[in-house]
Amino acid sequence: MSFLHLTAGAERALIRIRQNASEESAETTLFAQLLLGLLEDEGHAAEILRVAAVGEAALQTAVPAAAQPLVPVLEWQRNLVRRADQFAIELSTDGITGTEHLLLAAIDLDPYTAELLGRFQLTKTFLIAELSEAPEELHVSDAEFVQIRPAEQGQIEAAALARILDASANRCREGLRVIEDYVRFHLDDALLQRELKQIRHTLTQTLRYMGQSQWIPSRDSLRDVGPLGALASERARESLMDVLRASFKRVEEALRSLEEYGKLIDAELAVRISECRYRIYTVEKALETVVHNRQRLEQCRLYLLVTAANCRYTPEIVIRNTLEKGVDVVQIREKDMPDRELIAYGRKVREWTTAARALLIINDRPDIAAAVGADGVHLGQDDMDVASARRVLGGSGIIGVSTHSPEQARTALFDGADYLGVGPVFVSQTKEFPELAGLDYVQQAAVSLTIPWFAIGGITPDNLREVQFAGATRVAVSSSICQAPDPRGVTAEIAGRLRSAAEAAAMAATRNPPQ
Ligand SMILES: Cc1ncc(COP(=O)(O)OP(=O)(O)O)c(N)n1
Ligand SMILES: Cc1nc(C(=O)O)sc1CCOP(=O)(O)O
Ligand SMILES: [Mg+2]
Repeated sequence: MSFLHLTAGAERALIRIRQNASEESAETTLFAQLLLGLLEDEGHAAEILRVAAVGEAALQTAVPAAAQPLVPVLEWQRNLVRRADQFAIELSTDGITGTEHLLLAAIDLDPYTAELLGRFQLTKTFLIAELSEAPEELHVSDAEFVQIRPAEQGQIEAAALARILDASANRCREGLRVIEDYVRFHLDDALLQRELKQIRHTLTQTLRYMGQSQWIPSRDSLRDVGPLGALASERARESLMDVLRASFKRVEEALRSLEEYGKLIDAELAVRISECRYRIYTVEKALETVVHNRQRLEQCRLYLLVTAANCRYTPEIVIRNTLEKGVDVVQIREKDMPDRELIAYGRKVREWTTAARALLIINDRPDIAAAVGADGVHLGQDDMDVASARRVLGGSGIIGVSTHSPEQARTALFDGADYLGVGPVFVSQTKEFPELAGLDYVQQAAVSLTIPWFAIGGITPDNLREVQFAGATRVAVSSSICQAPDPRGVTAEIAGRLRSAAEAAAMAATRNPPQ
């Protein structure tokens, strides 16, 4: 996410805090450090603080004398970014999260910050008003603004048309709102949120140009049989996904209606509606895949890459033993194995992973993944692209992509990757790299990505703590397990530490639930 929607200034502010803080800090100290960092930087927040005459001296007073309980820095930062993201999505037209949104989130989350900045008239209400940007106008001239002309169409037909359009516009708006709520509160996916917001804006503008304000007088809810005539199937919903699917159908039908009846008003505007409908289909498809694969990857923390030539024991011994001790994903990474041998081996690993309820991923080859019934494929920057792999693998296959920089992560996300490899973090015994992405890249991923990602490259029990402190909650490992004299022991140690950290984070999240 940060790669998609944090400005460089906002990213710098967050990374600076992580570099200076220990694993746990008093919350108010963190907010005070944030404000000082924002003031020092050249960003929008610094400008706001300077205009309001908030100086460094005033910010130093933000730390109260009373002792404060310590909070995990990583969790604190995630909450801050989530809140800032929401402000960016709601207030700005591009949805990019800047230092100004971090400032607003700090005021919203921390009473001390709110009180301190309130003394300078920097309140939440003031900043929201200050930062709200009007949505972009569609490029439609006033001359194109459409009027329903009763004289030409006949009074009765014009009123009926207005009622149909009005009802469809309302259905569409309501359905979109339900979908947006799911994406915001359940998926927490800023990319999809922004796409939905943009569709909503395009639609609002198009309907305005179609003469929406003239439809309302024709509204006659009592005569509209829709609400009373709703079928039982319309009323019963069994899961969030059920609600989501029904809302997509509702929006798509409403858009279809707007498009068809809209042709009676203006053919070009009807084309814009049909474009919105196609964008909704794309979001629907993306959401189905994201939800399905996210569920499958959600609980996966330890990912093992197995190359037979790099294993101290046979792959069977390594895989079966480590599956027992906490490996959640096995990747078969064989570069030179003949296809038939690879397929036979893949099918055996499929059986072992299925029995252990673990995922099986094939490196580089979507065709082999499909042939052995693997859960997915892993692709590097020089391998097949995500869209082509999805064609080979089918819609629900998991696709992972190796990334070595924020730019590559951004591209992989837009391409539709289900998870990312984030590395190389350290020097690897398995593969040589021209340069390391290092812990900096792990930190950037930690404050920004909401899809699952695995830190990778030279990770061992000895350096795991550093990787976790940089924000990784999932790791992918090869040599430190495959070459170990005791692969079971190393697996148990890494898996246990990842599990403990996840449990601690879950506890912290229940104490401080996202809003
Ligand atoms: C989980 C995971 N992350 C990264 C990689 C590396 O993929 P790639 O860059 O394509 O290199 P090879 O593994 O194919 O040599 C990976 N395999 N798994
Ligand atoms: C194959 C590979 N790709 C990486 C990346 O950063 O993309 S790191 C890596 C090697 C992972 O093995 P080990 O745990 O032995 O270092
Ligand atoms: Mg590869």
